[in-house]
Amino acid sequence: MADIESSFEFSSSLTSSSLPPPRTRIFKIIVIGDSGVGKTCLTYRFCAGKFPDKTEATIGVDFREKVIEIDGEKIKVQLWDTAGQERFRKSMVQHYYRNVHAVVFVYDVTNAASFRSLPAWIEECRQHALGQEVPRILVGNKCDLRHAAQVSTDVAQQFADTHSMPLFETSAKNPYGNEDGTQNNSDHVEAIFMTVAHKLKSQKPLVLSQPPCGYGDTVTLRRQDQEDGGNWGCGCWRS
Ligand SMILES: Nc1nc2c(ncn2[C@@H]2O[C@H](COP(=O)(O)OP(=O)(O)OP(=O)(O)O)[C@@H](O)[C@H]2O)c(=O)[nH]1
Ligand SMILES: [Mg+2]
Repeated sequence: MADIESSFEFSSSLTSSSLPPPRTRIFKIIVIGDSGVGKTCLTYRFCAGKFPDKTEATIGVDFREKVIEIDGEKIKVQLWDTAGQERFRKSMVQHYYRNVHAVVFVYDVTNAASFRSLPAWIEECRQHALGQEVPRILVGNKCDLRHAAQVSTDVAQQFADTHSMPLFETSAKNPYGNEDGTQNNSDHVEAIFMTVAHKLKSQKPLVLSQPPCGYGDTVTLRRQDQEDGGNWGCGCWRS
């Protein structure tokens, strides 16, 4: 199984520092969709800046993180690259949806079945009580294979509009060109995730505070509003 524990260790190690409390905001963004649509490649492209040499079906979840700067503030984007295959995800599903800040739905523009699966992925979010306040975006991947496209932009846009999501079409492999050398005008992967981060930043999201509110070495995430006297609950990252 992918190492969910290492993420917790990472969080925990932050507490052992004697430095003043970090104020880094962390955004948890889950990336979901059918197996093979390119979730691993997209998250890798954003965090490592390139297309991976080789991928295998994700088992459970893989974490990728990137620190970005928006308006002078450093923000940690934590991408949860989930497994598309049912057998590799079933024991993990409840972890995916805990304390999620945004959801990225991915389909493969060359695979109509992956587009037809989207309502099922949306339903899974609903079943895990994901509120409407959690931003969602729709990403059509593999635009470098435009000649093999099975899902038109029009149809995808209609679906996105129906579900109040912005649509991005992109390629994790080749953001600017098609295999035949022509341009594909797709959105750049980096720009897509930055757009999500901008949206989250403007929503007063969770902040990492230290020490946490009475949980020993627990790292606790609190809403910015809480410190402003708001009524948000205290969501613990680890207990
Ligand atoms: N041409 C092209 N191939 C891509 C692109 N993105 C991913 N692929 C290929 O699609 C296959 C599946 O990619 P993954 O990123 O492993 O797919 P996944 O959604 O993570 O699959 P699961 O982990 O099983 O859920 C791999 O062979 C990738 O090389 C893309 O933008 N263009
Ligand atoms: Mg994967």
